[in-house]
Order: sequence, then C-alpha cells, then structure tokens
Amino acid sequence: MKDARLVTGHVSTVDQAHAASSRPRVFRRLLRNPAGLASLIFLVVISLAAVFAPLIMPHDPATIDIHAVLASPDATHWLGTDGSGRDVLSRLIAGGLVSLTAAALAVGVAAAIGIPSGLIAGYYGGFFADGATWIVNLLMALPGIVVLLAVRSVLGPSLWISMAIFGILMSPAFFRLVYAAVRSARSELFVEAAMVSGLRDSAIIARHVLGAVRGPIIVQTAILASITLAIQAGLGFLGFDDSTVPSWGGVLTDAFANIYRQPQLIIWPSIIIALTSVAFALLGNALRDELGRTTTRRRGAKGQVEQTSVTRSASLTPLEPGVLLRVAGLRIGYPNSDGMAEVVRGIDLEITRGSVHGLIGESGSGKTQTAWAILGLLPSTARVFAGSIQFDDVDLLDRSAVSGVRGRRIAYIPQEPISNLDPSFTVGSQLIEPLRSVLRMSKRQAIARSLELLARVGISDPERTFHSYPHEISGGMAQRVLIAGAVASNPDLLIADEPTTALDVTVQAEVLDLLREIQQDSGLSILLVTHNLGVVADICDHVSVMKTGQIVETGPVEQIFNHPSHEYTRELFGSLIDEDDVRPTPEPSPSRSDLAVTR
Ligand SMILES: Nc1ncnc2c1ncn2[C@@H]1O[C@H](COP(=O)(O)OP(=O)(O)OP(=O)(O)O)[C@@H](O)[C@H]1O
Repeated sequence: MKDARLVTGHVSTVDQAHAASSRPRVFRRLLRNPAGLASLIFLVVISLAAVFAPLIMPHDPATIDIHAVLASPDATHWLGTDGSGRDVLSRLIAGGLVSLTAAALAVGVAAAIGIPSGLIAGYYGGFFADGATWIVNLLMALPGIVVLLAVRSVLGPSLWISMAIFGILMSPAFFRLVYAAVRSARSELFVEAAMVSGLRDSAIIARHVLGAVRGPIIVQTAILASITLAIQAGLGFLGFDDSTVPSWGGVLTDAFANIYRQPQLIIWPSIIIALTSVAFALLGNALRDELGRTTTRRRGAKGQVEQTSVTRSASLTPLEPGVLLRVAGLRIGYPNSDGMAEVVRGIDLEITRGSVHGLIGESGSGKTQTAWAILGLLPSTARVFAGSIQFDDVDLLDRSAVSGVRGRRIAYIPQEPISNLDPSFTVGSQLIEPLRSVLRMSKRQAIARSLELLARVGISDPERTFHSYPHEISGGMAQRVLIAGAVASNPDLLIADEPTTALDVTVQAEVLDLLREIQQDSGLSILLVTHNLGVVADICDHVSVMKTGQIVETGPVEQIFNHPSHEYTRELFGSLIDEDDVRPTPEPSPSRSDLAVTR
C-alpha cells in the first residue's frame, strides 16, 4: 500500500517535472502546432499593420468624399467606401491600432487588478481573501451593460473609459483563476520547503507560486483578449465609442447603418473582428496545450501549511548548559464540532547539543505536529494553547522570532524528497536560491558553495546534478540534495521528518549514514521523526516515544532498548520483530569518506 502510494507519487512528479523542464521549449513547440503557428502569424501581421498603418493606408481614413458615398469596391477603394465616403480599407487598417489597443487596455486593467489581488488572497488567505472574494462576487453580480451606460451618461462616449471600466468588470476572471491556482500551489511540498529554507514570502511568490500560475494567466489573457475584441465591436455598435476615431467597431456600426444600401460593407469588419478573436482563442488553446500539463500540480501528502497563529502561554527560563531545544508542556489542538481535538497533549522534550534525538510513535501520534510546531509552520487552524518551545534563547512560539532562525539555525529535511523540489527549476538553482537570499551570498559564491555541498553529501558528479532537473535524479540523490540544502547554512538543529521513508532500503541506509556523518562532523543536533525503531537504533542517541499526543517514555536509546518501562514501548519492540524494513548493515561507501561540513 505504502509502495503503491510512493510509486504513484513518483510518476506524477516525474511527469510534471518533465513538462516543466521543457517550458523553455514551449515557444518552439507552439511553432510546430499548426493552429498556434497560424494564429501567431495572423496576430503578428495584424499588429504590424496596425502599428505601421500610416505607411500602408492607401487613403486618409478620416477624409470624407461626398462624391463617393457607399462606393462599391474598385481599383481606388479596394473595399469600397462607407456612408461618409471614407475608404473602408484605410479605416480598417487605422482602426486596428485603436481596437487592439482598446482590447489591450481592458485586459491590462483586468490583469493589473485581478492577478496581484488573487496572488495575495491565495497566498495569505485571511481577511484580505474574504474581502477580495466579497468584492469579486459583487463585481460579477453587477450588470456590465448598465454600468457602462451609467458611466457613458456621466463621462460621455469614450472607448478608452468604456474599456477601462470593462477591464475592472473582467478582473474577477483573473482573480478567481489566480486565487485557485495559488491556493493549490501554496500546499505544494516544494513551497513548504522554500518556507522552511527561510525565503521571504515575496521571493516564494515570485519564484515558486507565480511560476505555477503563469501558464493559466497566459491562456486566460488570450481568451479575454478575444472576448474583449468582440465586446469592443459591440460597444462601438451601441455607440459607446468616439465616432471620430476609426475603430473596427466603428466601421461595423457604419456598415450596419447602411446594410440595405451597401450590404457588402458588413463583410469586411466582421471578417477582421472574427478572425482576430478566433486567432486569440486558438493561440490561447495552443498555449494551454503546451503549458497545461505544468499547471495541474500534485498536492502534497501533508495538509496545507500556513504561517501558524499561535498563542504564547508560558514565559521562558534560561536553558541548562548543553541543552539546545526545550519543549515544555506543549499542547496543540484543532477546533472541531465538539470544541477542540487535542493532537499534542502536553509534551516535554529536550534536545542536547550535538545529539540525535529520535521521536518515534505510531501514525497519528503527533510527531509531525510537534516538528512543525518547532518550525513555526503549523496550519493556520492549529491552536497552541499551552506550553513553550525554547531554542537556545529564542522563543519559537513567537512568529517573528521563529522566522529569524528557520532556514538559518534550524533546518528541515522532509519525507518526500522529489516532491520537495520544484520541478520547474534545476537542482542548482534551488540550492543557490536560499544561499543568496537568506545567507546573502553572491551568485558566484552560492554556486561554488552548492557544488561543494553536493560533493560533500556524496554526489559523485556535482556539476551534472547541479544542472539537472528534479525528475532527472533519483529519490536518493534528491534526498542528498535536500540534505545539502539543509546543512548549507550550518544550522544548529536539523529536523528530519521520516527522511528515509520514501526511499528503498539500501538508499535508506546510505542516507542515514550520511546524516550521522554530517552530524558527527559538524556537531549539529538532529530531531529525527520516525516510526521505525531500526532507524532509531541506527543513529539516535536519545529517543522519545509518542502515543496519542503524549510522550510516554524518553531516555538514552540504549536504556530504552534494554529496559523499556512503558507497555507501549514494549509493544513497539514486539512489532519490530515483524518489520521487514529494518535496514541491513551498510557497506562502507568510499564516495563519502571525505564528508565534512565546514562550519
Ligand atoms: N490540519 C489538521 N487538522 C486537524 N487535525 C490534524 C491536522 N493535521 C494533523 N491532524 C491530526 O493530528 C494528529 C497527529 O498528526 P501527525 O501528522 O503529527 O501524526 P504523526 O505522528 O506524524 O503521524 P505520521 O507518522 O502518519 O505522519 C493526527 O490525528 C492528525 O489527524
């Protein structure tokens, strides 16, 4: 069952990663897509004609010729003349600039409002999201045409004002799309990993979240441009635009007015508007085909993790010498229909400097909740209603304090290595990112440090791994990469949550050896969350046994293994006999003989 889950997850991630890695080739693939290529060529030609209109128009589009009113197409006026004797071809060419600019204005206004608000609301949630959603619902409920009529009666007929208002009315389309995509991207493990690595929210949004919504935004823009062009022509027909400025809508209006006297006039603006709208829609579809695979991202195995809203409840006292982390009387709960479901029920835990402390217990016993509480990354719905977490002299229940040490003095190694790497970026790019923004290294320094770290975690070809995408490396290598990233800042405490669960048995052994070697070389402390007594026996100095939110037994590994005092611990030992995933004794690996993390 566990294997099936892992295999499924791996395939999914690889597929996405593969799609993501080919993003730079999206444009080339678009050119190979017949509909994409045709629509792109058409739109480029139309845009160039609009921009260079003064050079290619055969007549002045505003010149009225009362001797040639509603003339049929001939050698002088290729598409005939309108009701005022103006050259239709020239007016269509000149109107292209107005119509395309007006469409761009509406889409630009919609994007400028909808995208940032969707990003902020999706990423932070809370009051802003509630308020923004309320406004969006209001905008969607407004009858657009009535609003435009009201604006016209107050400000007069102006295509630009009408399109700007129309842009505001269309902004919910962007908001809802971006909001949903960001909520989804927000729960990706690689976004959580970026938070744990200490990156600022703005950097996470710009790099990981915006990347996830970029595809849908491009597609939505193309579709809205198509709609806006049609609407713009309709507005002209209803008399919302300025009749002195040539536009496709204006030409269409004139053609309708003279439909019985010169029916062919209706053909030209209709064709150009329809073709341009279709070209935008086809381009959007082609882009969606190329980018679509990268937009549906797999949700992480853990629940959605947000900045925790915790309540401090205990004052801190100095830690005894040698103690690095002290958790005292910690209680965590989640509101439910019965009041509060307590998932961590008053635990005490001490981690001494330079030791490996195992936190073991059955699934659901509260191990991960304890680890996330230490990292300050509990879900927003979690309530810490008693206790304290003190790391050196830092109160980890203080949000601003914990973000100051997370990614610097406290690092984290997750359970599913591949899912914790963003498939859109190379390994190297993800390693240098926190080094640059958290440790303020120059790009050159960060690259050198990353290569050095990759070598030190036993990767035989650091240069190649550095330039690889996550789907191009194995799970074991990905975990080594994450370990390299975690120890990059020379942390004092490393929290490893089931770091070997997603790996096969031989790789598990290698990763455990690596962790132990790094710990011994650098003297950092490790809190190792696991459900595997074999892992505890392998590398832990101390162990705390958790059951239903409580620590039932704690002490040196030898003591607990030789003289387990709690019945539950004895049961765990009983089950160990049945376990088939106890690691074999590893062969010494020459590639890691030179492991040493510089401090
Ligand atoms: N967001 C949440 N809302 C409500 N309950 C939650 C939430 N997250 C976790 N829990 C509950 O908290 C309890 C402890 O979960 P936790 O993830 O810490 O268990 P665990 O010991 O790490 O288990 P595992 O080894 O399976 O990861 C579980 O009963 C779980 O259902």
